[in-house]
Amino acid sequence: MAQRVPVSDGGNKKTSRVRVAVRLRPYMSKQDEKGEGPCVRGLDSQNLEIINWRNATETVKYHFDAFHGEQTTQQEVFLSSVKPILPHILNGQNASVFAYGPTGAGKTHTMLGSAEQPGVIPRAVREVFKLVKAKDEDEGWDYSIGMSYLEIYNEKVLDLLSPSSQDLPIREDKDKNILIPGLTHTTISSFSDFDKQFVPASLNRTTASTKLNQRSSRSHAILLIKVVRTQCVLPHRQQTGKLYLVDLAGSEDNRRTGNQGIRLKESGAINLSLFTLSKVVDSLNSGTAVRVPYRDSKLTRLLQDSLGGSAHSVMITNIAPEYQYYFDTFSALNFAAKSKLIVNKPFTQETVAVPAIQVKRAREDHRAGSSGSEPQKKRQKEDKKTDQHSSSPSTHFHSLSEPSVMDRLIALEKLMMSCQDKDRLGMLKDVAQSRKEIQELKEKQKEFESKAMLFSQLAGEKSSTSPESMFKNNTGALGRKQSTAIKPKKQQAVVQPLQVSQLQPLQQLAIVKKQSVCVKKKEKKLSEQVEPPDGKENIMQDGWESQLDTSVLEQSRKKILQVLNSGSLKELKGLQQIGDKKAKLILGWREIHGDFTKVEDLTKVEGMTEKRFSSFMKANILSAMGK
Ligand SMILES: Nc1ncnc2c1ncn2[C@@H]1O[C@H](COP(=O)(O)OP(=O)(O)OP(=O)(O)O)[C@@H](O)[C@H]1O
Repeated sequence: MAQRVPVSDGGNKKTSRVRVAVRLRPYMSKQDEKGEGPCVRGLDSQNLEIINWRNATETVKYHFDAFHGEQTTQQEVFLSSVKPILPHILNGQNASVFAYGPTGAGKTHTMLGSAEQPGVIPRAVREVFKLVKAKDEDEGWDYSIGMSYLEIYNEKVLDLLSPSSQDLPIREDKDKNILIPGLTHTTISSFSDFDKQFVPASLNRTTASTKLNQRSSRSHAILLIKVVRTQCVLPHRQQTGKLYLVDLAGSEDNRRTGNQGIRLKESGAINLSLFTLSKVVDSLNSGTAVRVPYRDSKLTRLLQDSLGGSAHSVMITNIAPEYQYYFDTFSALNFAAKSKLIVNKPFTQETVAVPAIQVKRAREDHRAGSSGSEPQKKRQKEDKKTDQHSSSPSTHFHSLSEPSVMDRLIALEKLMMSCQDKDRLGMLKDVAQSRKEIQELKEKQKEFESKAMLFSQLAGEKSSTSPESMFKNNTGALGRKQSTAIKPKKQQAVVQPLQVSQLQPLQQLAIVKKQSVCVKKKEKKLSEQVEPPDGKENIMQDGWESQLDTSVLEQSRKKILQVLNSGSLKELKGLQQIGDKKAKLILGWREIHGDFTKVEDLTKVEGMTEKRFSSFMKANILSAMGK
């Protein structure tokens, strides 16, 4: 078996970085029915900026290894991002080039192109032939070039050169080379030979129409070009260099694509593998991960020996400029730039001294269109606020009466965005600390609220201390809206409404226990009455659900369902009895199957037995009650 040659880098691990380029496709008016104009634009050959959704008076500036603007030609993309890595293939090293990005942002255009504007794939193959031809025979090596072409569809590896074949296995040999037994590998002697094989095979690729792209790629298409060089003289050493050229399926938001049924399932598999790819790239580029999670998807497993390690890897992130792509673009950029320099430049007065690169941008640029997309509406709202109060970017947090904590948090986040990797860890710790402080304050507030509610129930109208005033005094600390729970309709379990539309930790549901428990305590002193209830054990016994008001149960179940369906990894881990592994399994399930329709669907997740499920429900509902 031919050997792969490790890259000699003098002990410097930099070779494992994935080079990141971003390509912005031209603005298309047909993709912008509202005529809102672009929301992202290039600044120079390495930088671009996008309107910041969190505060529309700001833009976020991203820095990449390369930025290809709307006018960049196919040849320029090839010359700057791909051509430089190709000579390594002839020296027995591996490489990969992959196009990442939302559906309809130009991945296929970049990788495949058209007859008039050929993309990376035809150009790279031509170049490999050219390089081999240019090799001096006196060097004493013979070269042979071969190709394989496959797609990963719904986590199945399918041979595009032999479309009737079934799902193929991925194996690793003792030298850590990734192999696919059974995959067709054809020797090619010229570019036209390649073309003859490649063009019909491309038609076998799975594509379908979605709302966002008439001909959307539903699979990851992977072209493998293998160059084997053999020494002409004894001992006839052989070296193999592999080049993977990958046109990834689009990352997509099913709410926008309108995907259902089979499309939804495909999309789950696509998003899951792209999520794993993002983790792999992030691990490689941040250099902090102990374990790069290659094995978590077929795509990354297959690319393992050509992505990171000693391989030369380039990711071209394709983005689209129209507002309808805003969130896809924002998340694609964040994926691509996680370990890059990000600079945040506000238009209004700054509250913290941030070492920011100046980005002058006329405000009028951002005001095009009137109704429009979410970021724009937000922008208008924020602009209004800014006009009135000349506010800082933290305006939307001003309702909190602990501004020092919030300001610190915001300042840290800003600093994080403008600092280098090595500082990020420390910053993250500080942010976590600030978040903890906020959480503690929230818990204190919750405690006060529960006490106030009990107080209100027990002291009734005669009480000289109005519960409302207690709420006002104490809720001010975290800017919570005044709770309606102070006047429960029934003297039964009551769930306080949530203060914001976003996900709330379940722990913030304050529940007043049933009247039967309260009544027993009526004769006790007021101070005792607001202590944790003695009847705790009653509720903890089996049949605990029957002791709670059905509307409370229903609301708690709804909150749990909400976290299951839209919670981040961290939010899922915030649930009782959900650790890292379970949270990931839930995320994975969600990616593949879509939303949980009811909480009981959780039993479909691996390892979640009926027994575990009921214990999970009990723990979460009771913990939300503070039991
Ligand atoms: N740089 C570009 N210049 C001109 N046209 C482009 C460019 N990038 C993309 N397009 C056009 O935009 C449309 C969508 O591009 P493309 O099909 O390549 O997107 P995609 O990211 O591969 O989508 P999917 O993931 O759904 O397959 C196509 O009509 C394509 O020709």
